[in-house]
Amino acid sequence: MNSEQLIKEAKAAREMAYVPYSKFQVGAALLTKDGKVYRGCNIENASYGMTNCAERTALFKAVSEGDKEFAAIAIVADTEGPVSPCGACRQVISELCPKDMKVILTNLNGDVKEWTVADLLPGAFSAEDLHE
Ligand SMILES: O=c1ccn([C@H]2C[C@H](O)[C@@H](CO)O2)c(=O)[nH]1
Ligand SMILES: [Zn+2]
Repeated sequence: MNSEQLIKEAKAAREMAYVPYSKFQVGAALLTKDGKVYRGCNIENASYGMTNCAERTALFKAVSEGDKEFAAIAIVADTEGPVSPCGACRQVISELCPKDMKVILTNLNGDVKEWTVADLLPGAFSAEDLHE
């Protein structure tokens, strides 16, 4: 699966967003090393802080199904430039994905920016910081 196809998956995921409060739909598509795709959308709540972002939805779906070897993630929203993942998602992506994994950020206008996990959150707090 190439970047274009993964972006298509993320756009399809975006259609499922549950966003009665922000009306801001976000979609993500996470590719596993063996070629499976997990889609994720943002899911909001009347208690706003309970909202789950699209990226984390996709990652938590995958991990909860036993998948943990990831090759790429695409994220899309209707933003001016490529969508910028929030800090919480950057931390979670950094925990669960390889540092050199491709992160494809895009929007509905077709602006695409390819990052790596390390680019997204330089100096991330990680398991190595937990010395007991
Ligand atoms: O990368 C992002 C940025 C924001 N959101 C969601 C959270 C909330 O539902 C809405 C507005 O912040 O967008 C995501 O899902 N992913
Ligand atoms: Zn987020």
